[in-house]
Amino acid sequence: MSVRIVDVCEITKPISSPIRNAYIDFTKMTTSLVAVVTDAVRDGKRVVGYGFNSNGRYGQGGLIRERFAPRLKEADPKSLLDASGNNLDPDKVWAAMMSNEKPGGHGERSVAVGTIDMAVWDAVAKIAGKPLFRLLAERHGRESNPRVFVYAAGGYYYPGKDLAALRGEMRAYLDRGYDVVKMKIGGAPIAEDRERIEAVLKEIGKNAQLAVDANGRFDLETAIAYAKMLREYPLFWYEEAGDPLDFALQAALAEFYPAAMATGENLFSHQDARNLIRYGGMRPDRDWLQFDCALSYGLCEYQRTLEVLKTHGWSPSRCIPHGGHQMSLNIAAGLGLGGNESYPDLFQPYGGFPDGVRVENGHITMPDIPGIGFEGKSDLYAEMKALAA
Ligand SMILES: O=C([O-])CC(=O)C(=O)O
Ligand SMILES: [Mg+2]
Repeated sequence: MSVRIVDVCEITKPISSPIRNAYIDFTKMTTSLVAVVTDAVRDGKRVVGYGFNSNGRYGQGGLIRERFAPRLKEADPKSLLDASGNNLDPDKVWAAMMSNEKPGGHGERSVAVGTIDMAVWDAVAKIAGKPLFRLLAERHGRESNPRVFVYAAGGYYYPGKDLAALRGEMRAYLDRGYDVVKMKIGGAPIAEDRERIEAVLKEIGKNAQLAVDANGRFDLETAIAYAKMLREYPLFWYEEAGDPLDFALQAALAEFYPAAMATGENLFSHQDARNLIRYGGMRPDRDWLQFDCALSYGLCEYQRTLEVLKTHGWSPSRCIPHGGHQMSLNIAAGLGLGGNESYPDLFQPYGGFPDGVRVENGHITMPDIPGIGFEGKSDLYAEMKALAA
């Protein structure tokens, strides 16, 4: 029984809100929702894989419709199969999408390919009848660990939001079981950001930790000024101080900031990740890498990124991806990442966990749902089913 991709559907959906980080607001933010429809049947139903891109980059309908979906539909179906002939081979599907694409320039298409790749892996795990994290662990000859660290990302700038509202937001995350929270910096003068940080630290007390995220806003001087202010506090990490591609800035910052730093959410290929590791001065004993497969060519590429990290002496446990989606939860549980981001109040219904999954002591436990687990999240699955079922 061979498997064919019979359709690739895309719809661009709003994930807008009035929030703002140091670089952009989200008033016009969108995401591409994709369905990869196969002719495989499991439990009496046609297998459809689903995917979507993370917040921060916009929907990719144009690229998907013009280049990537047609390549999959035009490919010889047999050329996309694994050795058994009974399932798709995600790497062959990836190669078909990337035919006639020159190297480099990764920002232009990595989101479109990553979104379809998510749907392909969802279909592959469903055809195999397993949760993706278990399939991944098996393929890599390792034990999966369904218990995954998650932190609560928020703390955005928002019209009219005062310190009491910021504290209330963070308190609500702790009440929901998180013990690491994240807030934005760099969108206000440094003295005001210091007050915001002190207010949050007072609110969360000693049993929780705070990470801060500058979203690539700072030049070197400002990044250093912030480093000197931030190092007075016991922060979980100092994220994306400067431009994501300014590796010299990142490397220089280590002299001023001995504690943990994080970056990588805006690097979209294993080549870019390798440059960060080679030239960015990141420290494998304390820093964190945030590459997000949904923005960076998907899990096929993310596995190459993990290989790059390995050859440079980095453990997958130093990776905590950006994006807050279930795909990265599966990669974390299957391949031993350090955890995953989550946005308890934002970007719904795309982010978050299957219904009934609770955060306890900063961790969730993955349920056993075939595929990525989207069918377990009713509000999200309703949108997916409406696209293709
Ligand atoms: O505000 C954003 O663009 C999202 C972000 O950086 C994060 O979640 O780390
Ligand atoms: Mg960030």
